[in-house]
Amino acid sequence: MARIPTYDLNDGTTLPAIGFGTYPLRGEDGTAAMVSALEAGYRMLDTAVNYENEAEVGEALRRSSLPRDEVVVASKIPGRHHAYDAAIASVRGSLERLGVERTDLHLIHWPNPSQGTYVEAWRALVQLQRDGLVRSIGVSNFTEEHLTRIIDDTGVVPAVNQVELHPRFPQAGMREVHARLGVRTEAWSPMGKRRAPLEERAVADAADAHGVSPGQVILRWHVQLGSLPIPKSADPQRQRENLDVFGFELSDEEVDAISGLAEDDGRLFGGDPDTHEER
Ligand SMILES: NC(=O)C1=CN([C@@H]2O[C@H](COP(=O)(O)OP(=O)(O)OC[C@H]3O[C@@H](n4cnc5c(N)ncnc54)[C@H](OP(=O)(O)O)[C@@H]3O)[C@@H](O)[C@H]2O)C=CC1
Ligand SMILES: O=C(O)C(=O)[C@@H](O)[C@H](O)C(=O)CO
Repeated sequence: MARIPTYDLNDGTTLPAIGFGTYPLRGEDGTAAMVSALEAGYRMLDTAVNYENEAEVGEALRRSSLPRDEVVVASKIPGRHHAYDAAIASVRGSLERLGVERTDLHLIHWPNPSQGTYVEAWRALVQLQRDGLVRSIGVSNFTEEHLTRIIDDTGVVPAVNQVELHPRFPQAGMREVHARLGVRTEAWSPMGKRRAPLEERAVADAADAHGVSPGQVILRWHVQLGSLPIPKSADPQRQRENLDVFGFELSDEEVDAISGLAEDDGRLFGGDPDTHEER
């Protein structure tokens, strides 16, 4: 099985260059899909309180028989748990459902700026990291303004910001912000989900040129942008295919052509972090 390269984080730890998205995998079929992903070689599972599948993630981990320290378990605090004590309780609840003593990455799922409490959730994550209940801490769907606010408040820079990022929404601006601050860019809906541009010329031509699938081209594009994608697939064959992106390289022109698929408002469901409210 090919080893997945790793990214260094600003807290001295590492993450695999590709992770596995677990939404909306649930129940016995969901657990089976996660076990199959671990068997395929994924070493990072992305879940969240709101996915209601943390128990399945924990079960898949145990069924895989992999050593605990070989798999990155990542979860997220929902909007309704932003207050300091609620955020601490949220992480403890995740640990219980996952059946682990520590998560390896814990994120604030959305900033919900109208609530005005994401700074409290960040203070809680900083404390939980000090207490050893979470390894790395980060955020999701934060803008530059939200990042600046939590960094100014605590002096702690998130290790990761998980943002919407795919060829129709390449996030050049946020990638620059992350590079400047030392935050790793993680990409949700990395294929573009139901709007995956699998048949667009830029993707299809590169797939033909390199003898790979369109999905592999999109994930390789992420790798070359320095983005950490977390594709979801319930299909064992596509799970394996999505990991097999380290044996070819796109040219600069191919990368630019795929970035050129950007649309003015390429977001999949209009999830603008300044206005989206996630419970
Ligand atoms: N932080 C946040 O706010 C958010 C985080 N997320 C996270 O990101 C993860 C991934 O995002 P998601 O929205 O699922 O979108 P993806 O871009 O990962 O797309 C998933 C879809 O693409 C299909 N697919 C996967 N691989 C291929 C391939 N090689 N060729 C063709 N089709 C393929 C899957 O079908 P099939 O299963 O049949 O293979 C599925 O329908 C989620 O699971 C979740 O963990 C998602 C949204 C928001
Ligand atoms: O899947 C996620 O992680 C999401 O954040 C989104 O699905 C979001 O929670 C949502 O509600 C989309 O309507």
